[in-house]
Amino acid sequence: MLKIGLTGGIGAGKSTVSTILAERGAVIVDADVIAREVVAPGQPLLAELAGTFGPEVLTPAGELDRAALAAAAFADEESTAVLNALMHPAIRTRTLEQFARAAEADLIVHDVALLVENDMAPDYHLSLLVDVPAAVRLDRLVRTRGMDRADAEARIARQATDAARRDACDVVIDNSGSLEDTRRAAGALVDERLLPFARNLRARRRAERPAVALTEPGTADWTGEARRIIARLRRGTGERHPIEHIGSTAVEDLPAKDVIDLQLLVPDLAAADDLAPRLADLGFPGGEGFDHLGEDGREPKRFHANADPGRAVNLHVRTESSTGARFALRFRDLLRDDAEERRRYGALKRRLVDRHAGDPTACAEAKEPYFAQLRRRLVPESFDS
Ligand SMILES: CC(C)(COP(=O)(O)OP(=O)(O)OC[C@H]1O[C@@H](n2cnc3c(N)ncnc32)[C@H](O)[C@@H]1O)[C@@H](O)C(=O)NCCC(=O)NCCS
Ligand SMILES: Nc1ncnc2c1ncn2[C@@H]1O[C@H](COP(=O)(O)OP(=O)(O)OP(=O)(O)O)[C@@H](O)[C@H]1O
Repeated sequence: MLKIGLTGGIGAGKSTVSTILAERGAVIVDADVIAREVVAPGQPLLAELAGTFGPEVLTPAGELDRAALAAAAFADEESTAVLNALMHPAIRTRTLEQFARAAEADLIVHDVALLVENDMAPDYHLSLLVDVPAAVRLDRLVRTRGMDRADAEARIARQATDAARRDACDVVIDNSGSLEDTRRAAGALVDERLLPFARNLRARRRAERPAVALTEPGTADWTGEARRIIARLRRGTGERHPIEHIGSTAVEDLPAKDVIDLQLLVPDLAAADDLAPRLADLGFPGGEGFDHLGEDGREPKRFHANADPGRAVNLHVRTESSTGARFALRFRDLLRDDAEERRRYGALKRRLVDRHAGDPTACAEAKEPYFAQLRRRLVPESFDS
């Protein structure tokens, strides 16, 4: 089951996008709907809300007066925190039940306004942001939905900023233009990325990779993408393993294949093998791999690559004591610190990609002499004996 987190500030168009995803077969778990269910008449939470915020948050019939609760709860930060502390545990329990019930679905979308506020983005295979600047959202809420301006402003002030949401989410759907544009973008996202990703995940299969080509530096936010993917992998593996961004995409000002390389460290290969099914569940099916250690041998590691056709990631699972692990970090740091080495390596990459376009194996082999001399320089201890 591919788990997607969908978020956006109030009035961004989450419902609009989740409807498009549902039309293409996604199961939707809607946090706002769950938030209504847990305060239905007879639920213990209703009495707790009245006890905390006063009897005026109930109607004469004993139901929740939503406008009265909103006025009390969004008045200041402390009140919103009190509301959240009361409601979020009940919402969480019911959400887990709904996820469990949908276990057989290929694609499940969790529509949740407070995904960034509650640091939930790393819980999903992918997080989607419906992005509209706060000023436009406010205007839409007041004009098309007839919402009270002060209420809308108060909720916006209690939520994350637009910049914080962009920083936390993997994919941005811009809904500041026409609904037609948003429908097209969301439809293409499902057809070209989410559904193939879900199929790959189920089959524990890697996504196909495009032919070798170099991306010039500054055209992609590799640092931000790596940070989000590392957070997801760390959380998904119990925060137990160091994970670092390595390779050319971890170095500013260097052309690179548009593949993010990550290194996850384990105490030994048995631990790597124990971790493999979990990594596959997270969208990183695995296999065998070796690091070339020069003339005198090769060092085993485990190699995982991801199932998402929209973002290529290699995950090198290496043992903490391995030469390969040390080399990866020292090589990255050398390139970060030494502009001359960076220039030399960039020029070599450009030459080899031109010469071996379409043949990644030949390209990697042609780089070997360069790497052989670097290994002697960067991990000399592994050659002493
Ligand atoms: C205060 C309540 C009764 C007001 O009800 P109302 O019908 O006016 O709003 P509704 O529930 O449809 O929410 C609309 C939007 O308000 C915003 N919002 C709701 N709760 C919060 C909150 N605690 N903090 C910030 N924004 C919120 C979200 O953008 C949400 O999509 C209701 O919002 C509520 O119970 N909120 C607490 C539960 C919650 O945190 N829900 C957010 C998703 S987990
Ligand atoms: N591209 C658009 N152009 C104009 N209006 C839009 C657009 N997308 C959504 N709207 C309108 O903006 C309002 C908010 O949209 P929607 O209800 O989908 O947002 P939401 O994020 O689900 O809201 P909430 O945060 O309240 O749950 C609605 O009135 C909707 O019709």
